[in-house]
Amino acid sequence: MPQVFDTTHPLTFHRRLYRGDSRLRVALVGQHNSGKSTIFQAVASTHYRTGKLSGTNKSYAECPVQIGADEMHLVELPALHSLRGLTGADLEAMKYLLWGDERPLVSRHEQHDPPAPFPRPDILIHVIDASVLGRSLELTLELLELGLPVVVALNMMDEARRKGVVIDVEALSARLGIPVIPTVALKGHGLATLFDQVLSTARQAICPLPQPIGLPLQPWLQQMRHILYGSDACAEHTRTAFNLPADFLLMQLLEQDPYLGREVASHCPDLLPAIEALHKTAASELSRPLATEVEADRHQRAISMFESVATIMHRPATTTEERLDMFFLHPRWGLFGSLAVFAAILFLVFEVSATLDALSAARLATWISAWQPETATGIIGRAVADGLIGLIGIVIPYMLPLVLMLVLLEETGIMQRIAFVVDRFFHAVGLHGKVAVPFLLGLGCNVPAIAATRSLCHGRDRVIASLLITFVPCSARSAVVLALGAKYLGAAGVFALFLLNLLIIALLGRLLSHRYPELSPGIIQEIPAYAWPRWHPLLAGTWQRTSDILTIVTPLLVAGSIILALMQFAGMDQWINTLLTPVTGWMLGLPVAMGVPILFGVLRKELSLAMIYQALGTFEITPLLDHIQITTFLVFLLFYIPCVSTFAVMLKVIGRKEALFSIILSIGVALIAATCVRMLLTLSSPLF
Ligand SMILES: Nc1nc2c(ncn2[C@@H]2O[C@H](COP(=O)(O)OP(=O)(O)OP(=O)(O)O)[C@@H](O)[C@H]2O)c(=O)[nH]1
Ligand SMILES: [Mg+2]
Repeated sequence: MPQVFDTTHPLTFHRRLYRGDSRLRVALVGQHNSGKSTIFQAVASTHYRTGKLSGTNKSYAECPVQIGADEMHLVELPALHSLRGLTGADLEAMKYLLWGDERPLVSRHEQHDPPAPFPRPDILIHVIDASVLGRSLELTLELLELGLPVVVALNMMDEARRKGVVIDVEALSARLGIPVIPTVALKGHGLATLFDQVLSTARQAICPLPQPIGLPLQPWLQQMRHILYGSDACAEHTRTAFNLPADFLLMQLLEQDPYLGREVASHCPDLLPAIEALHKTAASELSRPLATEVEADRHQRAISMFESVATIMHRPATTTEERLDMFFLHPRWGLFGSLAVFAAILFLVFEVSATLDALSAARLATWISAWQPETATGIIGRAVADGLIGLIGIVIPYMLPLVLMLVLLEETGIMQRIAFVVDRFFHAVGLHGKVAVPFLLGLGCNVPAIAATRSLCHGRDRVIASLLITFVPCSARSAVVLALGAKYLGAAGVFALFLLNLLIIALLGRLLSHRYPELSPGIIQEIPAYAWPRWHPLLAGTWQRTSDILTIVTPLLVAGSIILALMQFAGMDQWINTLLTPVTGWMLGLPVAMGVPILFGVLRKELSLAMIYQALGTFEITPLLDHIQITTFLVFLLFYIPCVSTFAVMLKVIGRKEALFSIILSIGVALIAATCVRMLLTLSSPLF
């Protein structure tokens, strides 16, 4: 019996979702060189916005970030060392933390706009350099006065470990009364946990209490509280004028913060004499001015907290994980790890896949070539067989080994590390580092490469990645370029063709970023621990992804094969060639007979080569085509329409509209590139 859903009751989520206008606003704060930018860059999208804090030359960066079903608006503020005695840009950063884009009464007289054009954060991430923890905790104590939830990112744990500083993270969290998450931002460690913690802290809506000031100073704090909030009228006025958490304002006035002191003088002049009298009495009773005493007290509290949670030990032995990370995640040497994996993929594509192809699809193709049917049924049978052999040619040599490689890299945790390391380079072409490995897989076959983007990114990023992957020369295209290019154009010619391909991909990346200008949310890249691959998940993952794609590719490949065979059977070659003359003859300057091979390339690009020989009736094409024509043809072949199988997988991964756009884009790029190359070569040929 079919299941009946009750549509009268909407589904309810048991937890609050942060999305759209109610996305969580998070600010990264911390001292200079603590790792704020590294964390921001690691989770930011390919395009993030920057701006200057109003009236200053210090920049902030902002970006939406996607975390599962939730979204956050992440802001990275310029470095802040303390919240006391600030001026200029530092003061503006503090005003943003206090009021966001609003102006309380005391700040309305200011000339320029509010510091940043978006509201106050809902929660703060205090980024701390764990290797100098004692120094950083003072700022944490100040941030706790802001009346906002705070999560500490205890960053640079690797540095701390290197220096032999061992931190009891749980004890620190208990002492501060807020969550503390250890991270190594440079390697992406702990970032996923950090942002999960930010979400759950925000959901719990628990704001930490400020840590109590030292006992000897408490009477002075009480007196200041009495002055500002002693009577109801006075308290109301202070609250509306300053719109600040009481503890923050009291501590600022105890430390004689010049900005808030000035505002008190102009907005609450009647309070001024009492405040000044308090400082005068304190100065006579304490050994140092009250402001100095309060500052020393905070310093003392931070140091004693540090001493209670940290111990200095001898540097522990390097673990295997650390050694591997030196290879895969080191800021400088990490690239070698990625390059080694890229080399392994190239080997797989050009050695293993080529051998498997020769043993499977190529043998079947030779075997079936003896079958030359004359009847329509026979032709259809042969076309179905051709389509299926084409399918075997994709699955056995390319899909299975490449997808297996991809799943293997994911299972071992290497893929995530490569994505992290190459992320910045890929941002240059408007892509996430996550698609680096699929891009390389594209050298084998575009089908598994595009399919792989499905699990790695979504929305705009997936569309751009898929569109660009169709321009990565798959092994079928490379085979034609290598066969014809190497024979007639030489190594330099082949190299130039591949270089042109690379340039066009980079250029298209930039152009496509403009076509999809929406700010895609950043993604938090989880860096899992290294793991040995296990057979069952490895094989099951490979099969699941391969079979999933086969269901879409098979019908299109077979149908395409039948249609093209019937067209040939009906003697439409002549028509097709005539129809394509504007492209083949006029634009590309090729013999009209090449129309059919070009069209058949849609099925499988490597078929083009055999068909050219067939169409021109010779294996020696130089008498019929000159070097300019060969180059023009190869450029066109490199870029024009992705094959039917690629189109099929695009339909599934990015939808009909974008898949059709991909066809228009590739034909456009192929025509423009081939025509330009032809014109350039024709113009320069008299020079040679
Ligand atoms: N060893 C190590 N280095 C890190 C880590 N995180 C960041 N770094 C490095 O520390 C340096 C400073 O990092 P940034 O992210 O620029 O620090 P910041 O807080 O943005 O600094 P300012 O912009 O000056 O405030 C950079 O060289 C980073 O590569 C980490 O977890 N471990
Ligand atoms: Mg920075």
